[in-house]
Amino acid sequence: MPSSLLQSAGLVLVSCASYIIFRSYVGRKSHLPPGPRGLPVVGNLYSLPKAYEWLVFIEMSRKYNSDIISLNVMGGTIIVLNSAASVDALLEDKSAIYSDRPSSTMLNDFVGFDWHFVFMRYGPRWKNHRKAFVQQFQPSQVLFHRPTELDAARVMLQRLLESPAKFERHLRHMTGMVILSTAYGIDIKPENDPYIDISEQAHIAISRTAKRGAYLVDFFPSLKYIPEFLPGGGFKKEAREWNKAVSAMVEMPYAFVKTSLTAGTAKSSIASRALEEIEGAPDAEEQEIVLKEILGSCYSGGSDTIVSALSTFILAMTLYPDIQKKAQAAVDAVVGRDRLPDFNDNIPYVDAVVREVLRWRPVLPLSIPHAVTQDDIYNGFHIPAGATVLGNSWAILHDEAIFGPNTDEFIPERWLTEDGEINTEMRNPGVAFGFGRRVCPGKDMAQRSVWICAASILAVFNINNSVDKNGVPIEPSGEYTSGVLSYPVPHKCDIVPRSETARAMIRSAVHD
Ligand code: HEM
Repeated sequence: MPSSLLQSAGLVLVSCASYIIFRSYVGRKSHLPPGPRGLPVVGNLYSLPKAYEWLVFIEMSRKYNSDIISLNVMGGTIIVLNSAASVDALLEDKSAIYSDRPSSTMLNDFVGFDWHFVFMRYGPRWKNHRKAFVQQFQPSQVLFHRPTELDAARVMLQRLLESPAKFERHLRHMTGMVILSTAYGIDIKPENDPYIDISEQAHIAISRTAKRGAYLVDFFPSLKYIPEFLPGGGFKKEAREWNKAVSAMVEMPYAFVKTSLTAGTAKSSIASRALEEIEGAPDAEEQEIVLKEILGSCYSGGSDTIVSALSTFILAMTLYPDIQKKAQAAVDAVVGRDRLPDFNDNIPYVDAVVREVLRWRPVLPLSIPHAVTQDDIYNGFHIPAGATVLGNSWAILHDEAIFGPNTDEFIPERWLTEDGEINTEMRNPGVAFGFGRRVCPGKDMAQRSVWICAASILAVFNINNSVDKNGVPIEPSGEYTSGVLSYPVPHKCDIVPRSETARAMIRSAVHD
């Protein structure tokens, strides 16, 4: 091996070791929130919870009798906020200093997600992207989005009628249709759509690389100089493979809009309308880059999250048949039995079901990690600048002092007054969408899509337990996957039309 290579590898190792020793020394001196004792140098690296971290963190809070706990991983501090009080005091009230993201060398620099503003560091570039995104999703734009959302819900009903056992695939198709059509004017294919396939591959890259502790290069960015063929450099090869899907995810649909605009075949979409406005502006080139990147972020941020929420809806309706009946009665009372629901229908019980879906099994139980940019103090505890800060949405959404008893049960009534209206005095399930300046900018669209799909399914289908060959009902386990994004473990259920009228309505509904 050439001596220059040996020298640079040695330099990297020495700088890593000094960094760890320095950080552990500084960490010991400050009065951090309580947490499990770590090993010298690596801290809690090997004792970080491997699964369902949100539940383990709640246990830690009980053990240390503190709503805020801390862990140390390779000298870096992780702060976990397990109560509404701590989240409100820091992530909401001090959002100006708690809105950064932890640096992620693997995800951003190697896998290539640096265009994704979910992962962008807080600063002018993020602000630019966020502003452009919010403009496209403000209330005045809703009228552009609703027809597609309604169409997609109705196509989903048709697909459920044709092949109910594949309901998860139909939910994915529905969200793909909403987002790709709204953002780019793309009509997706019924099966094997190339845009959806690419997004699925890119999301595998997120789930493998976004987890803190998965790659050493996230703790020691200087490891990025290790050549790929040396031990420890293998992450570069993995990243290169994922990078193809990640860059196709942002480039492919955008290229489609540009081509169809030139050909005069483009459908109205966020992209087509924005490109018309940008044309001729002195900074058109910069604006176009931002546009391309926010559309990619929308596509990536919106698809899996809505699929997870709707899968929870199907699971809850299977596990709680009495609630399903009440929800159907509420839909029938407003809509009747001879048409499908639309956005003008006011059905508070369905609103309550959607809130309960988001609360009962939050899609991102630990939200997305924030980072703090300045030293801070909370309840006498030191929070060091640069610490990763996790808001435990699950802990808040399951807090019985806020949401009433039996928070592990699916009870839509907790959201309603005695008159059956939404109780506006209750804290809403907003923490399911994150915190402060980084709160999900797609939350209105998400809630609308989940609402119209839930109301439409309730109007025309019964969701029952499947039965085995002896006719014995198979109750779903109710288990969830662990990870940044959590889904119900795939389960079986029978989705059957409520009547022949319902069947006929579904068949004739699309594009009516
Ligand atoms: C049920 C569906 C959804 C849930 C539960 C959800 C939840 C979240 C959460 C928890 C965050 C992190 C907030 C934080 O850091 O504090 C987030 C961020 C984000 N979401 Fe959503 N989301 C959903 C749907 C959508 C949709 C439909 C879109 C796009 C149209 C979208 C786009 C984004 C973007 C771009 C961010 C990054 C914001 C930033 O970093 O400034 N999300 N979402």
